Amino acid sequence: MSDPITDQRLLYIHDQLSDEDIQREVDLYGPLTDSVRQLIAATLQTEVGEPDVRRAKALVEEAAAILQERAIPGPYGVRWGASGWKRGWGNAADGVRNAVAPPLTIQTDPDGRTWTDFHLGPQYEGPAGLTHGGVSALILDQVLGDCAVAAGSPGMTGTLTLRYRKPTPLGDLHAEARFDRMDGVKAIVKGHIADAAGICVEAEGIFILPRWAREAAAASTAG
Ligand SMILES: CCCCC/C=C\C/C=C\C/C=C\C/C=C\CCCC(=O)SCCNC(=O)CCNC(=O)[C@H](O)C(C)(C)COP(=O)(O)OP(=O)(O)OC[C@H]1O[C@@H](n2cnc3c(N)ncnc32)[C@H](O)[C@@H]1OP(=O)(O)O
Repeated sequence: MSDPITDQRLLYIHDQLSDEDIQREVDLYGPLTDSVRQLIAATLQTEVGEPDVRRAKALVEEAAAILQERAIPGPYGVRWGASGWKRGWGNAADGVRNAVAPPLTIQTDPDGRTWTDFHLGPQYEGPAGLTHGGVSALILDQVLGDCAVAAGSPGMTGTLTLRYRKPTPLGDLHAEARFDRMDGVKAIVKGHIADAAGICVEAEGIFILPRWAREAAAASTAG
């Protein structure tokens, strides 16, 4: 019987790929992902006639069949190359190979502030013309989580608390996070999403390295 912790650990993969090979993959798959992203928006916005919709559907199915000819059977996982270049390319918020991701390009300043300027298209709509609240949660989970990583305290999200202060428009937005404090094994991070007029959503996250990873880290330092 499969064990969820073992299954999860097996998806953290050190494959020793060189930086050159990883860059080649970025250059190959990045544009494919962008094209699929365009397709998602076009599927939502198109007003062409029925024959064109049917023709587009057949072409999309043909493209899917080409890609499925050789494919991994499940999630992409998180992989590291020889230099330590990390690829969370299946990630729903910032995965290079995930067309569902807006995508986010998350940066960290030397003072630890983690931030991203990003654009949400029509496929992220919740209330009419506005960003879906769950999408805001996705983005804040990722930005706050990356901030915990940058602060040296990576972890799974234990609790994410949001306050939706004013409606979040679609379009150009900004998100940022700051490490607040440690409370035992819990890293507490705070952040927000803002539009040009100010803060729309405030967030506080508690990030906890799972017990199995804490034990593995303790065993490796005990050497
Ligand atoms: C090569 C190895 C790599 C290992 C990597 C492992 C993890 C990932 C690391 C980094 C992630 C990288 C980037 C992050 C970027 C993006 C963020 C997206 C992240 C997500 O999208 S992630 C999906 C949603 N997330 C989950 O799917 C979590 C499911 N859940 C669990 O995996 C466990 O539940 C866990 C780990 C949360 C706790 O498990 P545990 O066994 O370690 O906990 P334990 O009992 O030891 O408690 C220790 C202290 O935490 C307190 N505590 C426990 N649970 C709490 C909770 N929920 N909230 C607040 N406090 C909690 C206790 O009260 C105690 O507190 P105190 O010490 O004060 O008594």
